[in-house]
Amino acid sequence: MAIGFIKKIFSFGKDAVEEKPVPPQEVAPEVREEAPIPPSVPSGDLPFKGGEQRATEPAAKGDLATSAEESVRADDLAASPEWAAPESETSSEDASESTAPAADATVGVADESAPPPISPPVGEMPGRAEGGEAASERSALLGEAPPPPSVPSGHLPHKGKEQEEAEAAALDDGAAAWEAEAGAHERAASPEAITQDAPELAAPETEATREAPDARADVVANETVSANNESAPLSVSPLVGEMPGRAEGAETPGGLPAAPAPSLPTGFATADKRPKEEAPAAEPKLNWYQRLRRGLARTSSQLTGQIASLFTKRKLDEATLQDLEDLLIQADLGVETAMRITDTLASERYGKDVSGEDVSRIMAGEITKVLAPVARPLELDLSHKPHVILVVGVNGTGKTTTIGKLAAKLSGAGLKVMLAAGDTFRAAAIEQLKIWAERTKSDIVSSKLGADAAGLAYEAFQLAREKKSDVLIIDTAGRLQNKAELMAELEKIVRVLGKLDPDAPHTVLQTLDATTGQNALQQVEIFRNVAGVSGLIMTKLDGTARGGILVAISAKHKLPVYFIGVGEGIDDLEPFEAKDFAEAIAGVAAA
Ligand SMILES: Nc1nc2c(ncn2[C@@H]2O[C@H](COP(=O)(O)OP(=O)(O)OP(=O)(O)O)[C@@H](O)[C@H]2O)c(=O)[nH]1
Repeated sequence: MAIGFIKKIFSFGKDAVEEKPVPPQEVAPEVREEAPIPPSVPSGDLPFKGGEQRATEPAAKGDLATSAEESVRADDLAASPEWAAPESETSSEDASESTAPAADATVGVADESAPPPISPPVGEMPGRAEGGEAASERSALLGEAPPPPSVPSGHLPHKGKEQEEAEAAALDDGAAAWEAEAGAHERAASPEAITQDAPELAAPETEATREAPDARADVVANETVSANNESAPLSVSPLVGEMPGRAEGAETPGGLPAAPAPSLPTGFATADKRPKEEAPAAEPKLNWYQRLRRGLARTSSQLTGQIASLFTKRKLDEATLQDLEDLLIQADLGVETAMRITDTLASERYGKDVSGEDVSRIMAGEITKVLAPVARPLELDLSHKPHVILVVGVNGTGKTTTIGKLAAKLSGAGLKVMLAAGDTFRAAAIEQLKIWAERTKSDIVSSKLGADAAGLAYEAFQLAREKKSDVLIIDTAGRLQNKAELMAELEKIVRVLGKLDPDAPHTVLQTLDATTGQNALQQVEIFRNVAGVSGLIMTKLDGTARGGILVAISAKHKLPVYFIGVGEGIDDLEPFEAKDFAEAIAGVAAA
């Protein structure tokens, strides 16, 4: 039997060589196409997984997208304005007259309605030539290279023994290729990757599109915004056991029959001494306060460490007070607060022994005094229908994410919320806001990339009135590096809103990234002058935050600080509490 089996192996290999002139590396892609694909990408809290990301997914997946469904999806994407070539002046004008429901929403709608593509079992694939056409059509649309001509179409339906042999041999290659794909897929999850991987998808801004006068906004009711983008599986491959000629466990990855496990005689026992890989323990989810403390730990541990070494066996004198003041200024707390702390310390302990804990306690107290007056709730005047909130800030400081979190709180409390995608510079920002609108059951007003943001804000205000929304939150683009343009745009937005209601916008919120330090002080100066900022939200306090700057900003500008961002999730926005924040910075244990 053993000889017969060896013969069989030899003759298999021989047949394969004789009957199959295609070299193994040309067969490998076929196997990769059939390799199991995970049913969905973990969504986590990643806010963007819009149509554009999925436009890059097929590109990253390369030859995986051969089914008719994917071809349809490619058509849909190509038809969507975000993916279209930059607008010409004429097309921009046409768009400005359009009052039809948002054309850009078709991305989501098409995605939503498309049934999850299911790959037919291998061997039943109807005419791979069709799939090949679909793939090449899609390739043409997305500018991809066509599949290598060496992969014969129609090869799969007649899957003979030699192909199974080749598949088995290429299984390892397939697995490696899958890992590479998974990497590409992960990269495609970030909007940055979208533009890096497929720059043609990020329609560049043109003069014509920027200047589009009074671009008519498209209202998209929340139910039409792309849904379930994250959950739609890309395709489902048949289970191993269902693959023709592939009984589970029948073969080793090398293509040889699996050897039966030997049974040991009595008196023996099997011992596997190989180290077992232990799954890493899942990190426990911290609550917001723990995340705040962890975020501020760098500031506080650095500060408390330096203070402790400053006050070792030293009576409080002028020189020590000066050194302490320098340390506090270096921690971004600002000259004013640093002096408050040193003055209080001097009045309590001058000429006496001072411990690091004494200093931390006094520091926490003085910081609380600075922050308490600015820790205020965001007041909504609901006699305005809607109360208009304009959100401003440098790009990347968390405007869009914060809008989503605010919308979640408000709509969760039963208020009717409308969002306006006024960051018309970035396709990803529009998509991101649409997803937040869907998640928070808010209405959304969006326009095309490059449309006039002030026109959109005006339009949104009118529509929010018509729809009797309680709150309208308007997102804006932030570009500090281009101040003149930024000022002009923000001023124009404020001006046009004022035409509909002299008190509007009723709140101008600025987001500040807690990891930026001193630069945030400057940002408040600029946006306050340009847009009349009336309150602040500090984001990313769960990161390696430099929270001291909020103390300096509060001391200088005395603007209300409504909330703090402590994560990327929908619930990671907390009302600002002066004492919590002060104790976290000073490294004082919570009472
Ligand atoms: N860790 C953490 N990340 C946050 C927080 N708020 C926002 N982010 C992340 O910061 C990044 C930028 O946030 P966005 O909301 O896109 O910022 P933006 O100001 O709208 O950016 P532009 O649209 O470029 O102007 C995203 O990856 C967010 O998930 C926060 O409180 N904590």
